[in-house]
Amino acid sequence: MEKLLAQYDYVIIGGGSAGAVLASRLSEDENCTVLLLEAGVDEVPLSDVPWSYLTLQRTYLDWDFKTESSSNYCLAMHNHQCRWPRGKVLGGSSVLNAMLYIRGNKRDYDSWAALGNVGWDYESVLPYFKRSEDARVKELADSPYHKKNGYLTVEYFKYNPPIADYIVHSGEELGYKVHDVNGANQTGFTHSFGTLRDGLRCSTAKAYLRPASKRKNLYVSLESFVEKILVRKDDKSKVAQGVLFRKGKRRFIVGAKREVILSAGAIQSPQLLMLSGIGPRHHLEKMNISVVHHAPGVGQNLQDHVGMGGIIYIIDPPHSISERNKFSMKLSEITKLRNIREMLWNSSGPLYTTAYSAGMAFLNTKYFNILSSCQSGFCRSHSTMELLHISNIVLRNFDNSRLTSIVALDFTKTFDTVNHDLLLAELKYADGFDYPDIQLIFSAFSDYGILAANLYGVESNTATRLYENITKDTQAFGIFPLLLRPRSRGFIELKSTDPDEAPAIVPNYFEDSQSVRFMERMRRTRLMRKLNARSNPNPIPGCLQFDSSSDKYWACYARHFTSTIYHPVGTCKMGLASDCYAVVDARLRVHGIARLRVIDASIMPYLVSGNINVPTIMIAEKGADMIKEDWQS
Ligand SMILES: Cc1cc2nc3c(=O)[nH]c(=O)nc-3n(C[C@H](O)[C@H](O)[C@H](O)COP(=O)(O)OP(=O)(O)OC[C@H]3O[C@@H](n4cnc5c(N)ncnc54)[C@H](O)[C@@H]3O)c2cc1C
Repeated sequence: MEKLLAQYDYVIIGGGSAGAVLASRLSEDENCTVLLLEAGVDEVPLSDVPWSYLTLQRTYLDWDFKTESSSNYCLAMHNHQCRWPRGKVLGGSSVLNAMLYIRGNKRDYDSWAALGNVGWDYESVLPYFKRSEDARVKELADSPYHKKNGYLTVEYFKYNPPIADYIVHSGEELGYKVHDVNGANQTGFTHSFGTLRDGLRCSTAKAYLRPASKRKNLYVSLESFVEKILVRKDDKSKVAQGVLFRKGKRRFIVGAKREVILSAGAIQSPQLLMLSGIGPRHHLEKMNISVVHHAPGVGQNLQDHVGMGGIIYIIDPPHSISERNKFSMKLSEITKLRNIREMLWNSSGPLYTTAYSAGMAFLNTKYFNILSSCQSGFCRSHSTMELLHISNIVLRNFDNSRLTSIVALDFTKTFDTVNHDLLLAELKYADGFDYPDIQLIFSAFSDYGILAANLYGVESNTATRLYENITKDTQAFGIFPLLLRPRSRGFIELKSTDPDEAPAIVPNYFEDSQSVRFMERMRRTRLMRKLNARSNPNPIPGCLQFDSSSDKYWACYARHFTSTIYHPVGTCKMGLASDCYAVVDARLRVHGIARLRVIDASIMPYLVSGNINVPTIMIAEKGADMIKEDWQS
């Protein structure tokens, strides 16, 4: 951007997954001006390469946040803190992410609507998923759930070693469908597809901003860090006027004729609101920030997909495979010169894959026991109240037997408080089995301790002992189980009034062992037996007192090697004004402040059952439409 104007129609804060979509869609109207302020720099060519996923974190493209130290989770990590990377770059976290294309479950959106958020049920949001998409996967060509010619290209990962097929087909052997998990039903296995174009990353900067870059009414200012949203307050109203931002060593004020749109993500959107005096009164007063607007929900309701990291299964590749050393990948081999040449000369090879693209599964474990004991049709005839009663039985069982399980903790924590609607929605659909509670993400290589230490921040002693005798030549695959709808709630709070200082991130994680037991079932399939799949024999230090096949061991493991694929949401929750924790209304306008919207992952009232980049893009597509409608009328 060459010259800064005094004001623009729209000022968008943050050019990430949501902000890039908004800037592109709003500037389609050439009669209005749009300023996009992004704290980071432009994308770099390396971030296009899928395998670079493992190298982008902890660079200048990453905000590199950490959770607050805890005595309940992240216990194997340095200082008991888990790392939370976030993109500090045009395209935001869509430049750092693992590119997996998942929309979540239909019921997720229906449960948003059930809170009073008109227009957010599945039928209403599906057109926005489709609008964004350019599906280049052959099997999706005739699907009513997909579309071609949108901005965001969707493809299979161009490279996957043979183990990926074994993983997906062993799921089939267990009776699961291998199908489009973004289509009619979610439960089942799938080969992974991603936000990819010609095999390379398709971030929202690439998808939405590059095609709009010639527009004269779109202004993008990089390395522009917003420090405050300016709100005019008098006896009658509070109206957002513009923002204060820093570029280099200079500070600028810029006005918004129509609206300020906050899209700084689930950590920094609430941080910036609080720095601007919009947040819980007691917290702002404690921080000596003058209260512009008391909004108790800002920073609250933090949810994330928590999981267990570092789980690997060692295998013996079949003798029939000619290139046995390529059956599953060896981490140390992937960046070898021959693979770089393969990419540059032939546009193929292992650099076209990521750590997490060897297949995926969505499974319902939570209701499995009660429902599998139901005789045919019996459960289906239950009324909602009866199902609620069943859930109480589940609750009591979990309470008594496995208090360390996240399912139990989650249920007990919120059952009596806020989450009845979601629970009812879940129970209503539980007997259909298509409301999975666990996602398994598979990787086609062995971590022999390198990733644990370097990526997740596991203490090097622990990493060494956990992967003892597992070398870079060990053939293995990894499984990453995630809890899809955790009921634990955390929060974001300011630690300082200095905008450069990261806020406190307290996710309140717990964990579940169901999915690991599922993995044991999978290990016994014919296909996996062929590979002699066996779990890592080394127990994790810190849990040696437990038998490594017991629930107690896995609960302990989860508290130690707590892991996430970085899906924080909910910190500027969407809801009715009567819900004092709702920050924005169903048109994403901040309650109590005119001309200010929040549009990013933070508005999700409940976490969706799957990866959240594409749901965030959907939110921005819908948000852009609502803004256009509101200013037309
Ligand atoms: C490592 C990683 C892997 C992931 N893998 C997947 C995956 O495979 N599939 C999937 O669906 N999801 C994945 N996700 C999640 C998904 O990418 C994010 O949830 C999504 O990108 C969030 O979008 P957002 O617009 O809310 O925030 P972001 O995309 O993070 O955008 C926020 C933007 O605001 C900017 N910003 C922040 N503060 C300011 C300020 N004060 N002034 C100016 N600019 C500011 C930031 O620099 C950033 O560009 C992953 C996330 C990470 C971090």
